Amino acid sequence: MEYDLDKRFPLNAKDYKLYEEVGEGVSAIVYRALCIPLNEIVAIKVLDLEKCNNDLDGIRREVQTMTLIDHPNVLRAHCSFTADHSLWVVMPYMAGGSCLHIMKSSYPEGFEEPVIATLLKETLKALVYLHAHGHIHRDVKSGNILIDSNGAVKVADFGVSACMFDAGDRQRNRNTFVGTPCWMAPEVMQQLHGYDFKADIWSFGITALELAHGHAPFSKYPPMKVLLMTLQNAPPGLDYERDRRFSKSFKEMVAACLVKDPKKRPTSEKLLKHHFFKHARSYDYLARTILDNLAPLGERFRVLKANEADLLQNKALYGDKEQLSQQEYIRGISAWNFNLEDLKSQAALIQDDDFTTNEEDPSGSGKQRDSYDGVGVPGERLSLERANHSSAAPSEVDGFNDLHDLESSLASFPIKPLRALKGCFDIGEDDEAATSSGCKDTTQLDIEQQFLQNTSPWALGQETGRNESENSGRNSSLPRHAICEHKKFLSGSLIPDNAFSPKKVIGEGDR
Ligand SMILES: Nc1ncnc2c1ncn2[C@@H]1O[C@H](COP(=O)(O)OP(=O)(O)OP(=O)(O)O)[C@@H](O)[C@H]1O
Repeated sequence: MEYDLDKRFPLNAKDYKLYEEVGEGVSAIVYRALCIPLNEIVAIKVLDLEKCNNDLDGIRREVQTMTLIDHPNVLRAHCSFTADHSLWVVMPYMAGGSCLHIMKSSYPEGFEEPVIATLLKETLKALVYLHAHGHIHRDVKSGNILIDSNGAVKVADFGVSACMFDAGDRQRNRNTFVGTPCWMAPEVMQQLHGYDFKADIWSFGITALELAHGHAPFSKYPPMKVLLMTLQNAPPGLDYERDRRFSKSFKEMVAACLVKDPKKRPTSEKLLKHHFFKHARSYDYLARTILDNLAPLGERFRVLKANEADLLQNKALYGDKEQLSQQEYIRGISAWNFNLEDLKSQAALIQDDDFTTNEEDPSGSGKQRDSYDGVGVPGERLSLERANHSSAAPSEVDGFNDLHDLESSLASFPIKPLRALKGCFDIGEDDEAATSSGCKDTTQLDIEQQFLQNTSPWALGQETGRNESENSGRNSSLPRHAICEHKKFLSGSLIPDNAFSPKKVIGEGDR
């Protein structure tokens, strides 16, 4: 048994001594700490309940999931309790930190294949367990794969996990838009038929690419572009010159996960039998290879934070909004940019070269894969799925699916995701109806676009430092609670705090 059930972790903050910060999430800070009575080093995630916008259901479920699960590859909480205005979740300390942090500090170009196979196999074992117990993780990414000092791998962060056996409200939440865009499966974005545990398999495939390259595909782009590219382009893969170092079995495993049709993706159990995982090694191999010579976690985290601050400063100086996306990527989280004008101006800034040299954008390189053919040698794929597009042939000039024609791209963008996005901002069906009735002459798309423009971080003037009055006209059409929600998103999360109980979050007072 991995956990000593007799060991009782105290439920009082006084019994813990907080040391340095080792991680930061949307509404939580993670500390290395000492459990004084047990003389044991632990990690404590301190969630600011005030920042959580009353999403106590979601938090309660995360903690519940974290304490009930029992698998060596899933991070289990020792205990949790409230202290002042925060919730403390006491967990085993994972001294290696997340794979994302390890890559950012020591392997910016990604890991070697045996390391990747080992990390992915352990992660997949966790997914097999979670899926067998009815859980969809919904946020599989290298930032949520943690390693302890012995090289043991555990999947963390159940903040957005969902239970497939839930009915009613929570079942409806599986039709909600959660996750982090680069890792998000197309069906989660599309919101047409809901989604199931196969969404985790897509994110797992993206995580494989992330571990291979040091970053997820499209990570340099703002979330809205990521969304469009994921929906319109062929799935990313290990198809390029730089990927020659990887084995055929690795490429096939990734291709099997990154099939747009979820039905054609393997289950986690079946995937675990893929011959790629035969290359996996033991824990101590990870400890010897990637953990050796690493600075202590707190120190690495401090350096990453300093880099992040530099990026932000550059962004302020040069107004480069793509850097925001980069900065969010460093933190392992993401935010949204829905401003069409802004996206267009970004598109205009991108040189044609960006596309011809961007290996992650199959349409730009002219190298394309058939998104529906499932497993196979990627080089054999010929056609690019341009699902929402005209029949115009792709050209190098038009970059990733005609960014200069982004508006028309958005016009053909399925309406449902936009509705789902409204859900993220607490606009329920009632509110939607109210909005529509107030603009009877406006087309649905106009409403969507108006909404998107109004909710842009830059439209809100938050990031640019524009004064409030400059934006007040534009903001006035936006419900106040939506503005508040959006501001919170700027702190970095796509995942709405109300992801699990969308309507509850709006208190009567707020209305
Ligand atoms: N048990 C742990 N030991 C060591 N580091 C940890 C531990 N738990 C979390 N961390 C670090 O803290 C970071 C943030 O934690 P976590 O992901 O749980 O917060 P979050 O608010 O749910 O984040 P997000 O939703 O943005 O991914 C992790 O990416 C990881 O680097």
